[in-house]
Amino acid sequence: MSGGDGCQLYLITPPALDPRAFADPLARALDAGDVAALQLRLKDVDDDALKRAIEILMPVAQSRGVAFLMNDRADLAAKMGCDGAHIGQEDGDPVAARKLLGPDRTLGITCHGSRHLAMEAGENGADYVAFGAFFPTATKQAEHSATPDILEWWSEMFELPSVAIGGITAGNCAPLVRSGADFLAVVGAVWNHPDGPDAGVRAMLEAITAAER
Ligand SMILES: Cc1ncc(COP(=O)(O)OP(=O)(O)O)c(N)n1
Ligand SMILES: Cc1nc(C(=O)O)sc1CCOP(=O)(O)O
Ligand SMILES: [Mg+2]
Repeated sequence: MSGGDGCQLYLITPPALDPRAFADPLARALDAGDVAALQLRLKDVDDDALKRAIEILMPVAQSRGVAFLMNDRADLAAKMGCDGAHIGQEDGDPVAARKLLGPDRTLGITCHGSRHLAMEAGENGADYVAFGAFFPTATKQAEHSATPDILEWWSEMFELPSVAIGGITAGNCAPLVRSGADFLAVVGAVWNHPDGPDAGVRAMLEAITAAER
């Protein structure tokens, strides 16, 4: 996963899903437009269920050229052949995660709204740094917040891509795009879109394109 010229869409799965039932809506969402990455984010699920979800959903993403990242678990990402892992500040040592993933898989690290955490993440081998939450989110209890100036500062200072996350929608994403976010990570904007996930992907991509004009 590398930052390109423009801002790209990074999709995260809904908090709860049945992998077999979810494969079809996922395929339709990914076929609706250019999605750079999909993160499997399931909480309070045992390893067997996570492995089953990976086995079913990873081919849906990878067959479409969409990078498949595992939330929280660099060990499982490496074992199962995922394209990478996203870890937070409470998810273990990033250096150990990088060791598990090897040099070629993507490692993303949550940095909240902290310049210090972002620079530390870069030094510890992150392939991208994630800032958030930028807006109120119903997807999780977000305990940290970020403002667009951190995206601007980061993109001026460093080459490493940045991800913006937290309550992002087609209606509010323009300042993040204009501040230099390389990726916008979303859950609700796509999976809770009133016209379906495919409409959610299209709306996000149209909003990103409009903000870049
Ligand atoms: C792209 C991206 N950014 C941030 C997060 C949040 O990670 P974390 O702080 O570990 O919180 P949980 O997702 O584990 O609840 C993320 N998952 N993805
Ligand atoms: C998983 C996650 N991490 C966040 C952070 O701030 O680190 S906000 C968030 C939820 C993102 O979902 P939605 O797009 O529905 O707001
Ligand atoms: Mg985590």
